[in-house]
Amino acid sequence: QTSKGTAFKLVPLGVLGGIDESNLSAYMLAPAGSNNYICLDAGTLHYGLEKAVANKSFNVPASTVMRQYIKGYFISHSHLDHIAGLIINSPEDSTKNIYALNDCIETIKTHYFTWKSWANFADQGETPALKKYHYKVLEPGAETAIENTELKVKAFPLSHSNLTSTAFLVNSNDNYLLYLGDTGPDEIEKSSNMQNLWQAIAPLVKSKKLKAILIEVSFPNEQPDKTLFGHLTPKWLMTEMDELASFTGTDAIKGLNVVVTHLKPPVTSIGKIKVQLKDANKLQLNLIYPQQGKALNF
Ligand SMILES: Nc1ncnc2c1ncn2[C@@H]1O[C@@H]2COP(=O)(O)O[C@H]2[C@H]1O
Repeated sequence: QTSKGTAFKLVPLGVLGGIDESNLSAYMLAPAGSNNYICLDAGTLHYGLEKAVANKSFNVPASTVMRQYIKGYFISHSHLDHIAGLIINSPEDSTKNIYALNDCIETIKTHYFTWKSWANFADQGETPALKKYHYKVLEPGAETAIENTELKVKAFPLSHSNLTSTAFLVNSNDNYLLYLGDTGPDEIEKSSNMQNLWQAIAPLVKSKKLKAILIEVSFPNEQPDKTLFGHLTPKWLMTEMDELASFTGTDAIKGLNVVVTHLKPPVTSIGKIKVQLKDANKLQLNLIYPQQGKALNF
């Protein structure tokens, strides 16, 4: 893809769910032509940054990308596969904000940046607080301007089994990208969070201002509903996309960029997910499988 006429540059630092700790959810996002990135989840940082530099997604060293290009972290929920990279890399990082819904900030404060789990690099919680990171609690539905970037972000709650997870709607000069953290389908989660999200973004799909959706598909269809643990399968993703289409009409959703995240190993499962999604793609979504370190332009 070229960067011409595009609104966003997305650099995946980690793309999978599950057990491979070198490749867990983390996506750098900036307006096209800018080096002012946010990082959506931070499961894997170091290894992903090294790969991104090797792939020429950046032309400065990995440590410079982390310290100078990443202006803030957006953590969808507190599971380790979405935040371990931030914690592990914190001794080498620069001062910046951590943005999340209140529940998630509280867990980071009381479980991770504590003096028994690690060092408290944040500005609240156990003393002494080293004050490298500033917690910024997001209010659901309120658009927040992100310091040191040209971006604004609105958070929406998602239901992920026992946890509240988060979708981040990123606004760059009236172009939008939607990132979803882990989520189960409304029907299984007994929730209306997905429906509310689809309703909120439908006008942006219709007006073609929404450039891409990043959404998880963790398991193939063979995974029983009772062991989804708050995740989607190809079948359930398409159920949710049908729900979105009920608000936009099927014409507007055709060709929408859908970046499929959080596929869980083993590779046989990942292969099945891809085949099942292709077979179920009646809406003609543009399904994209991100690769660690390889930039995507939207
Ligand atoms: N009730 C459960 N029984 C077994 N494993 C679980 C249960 N709930 C969560 N998990 C696992 O814990 C993991 C946490 O991250 P994930 O949600 O990606 O995937 C989850 C499952 O692999």
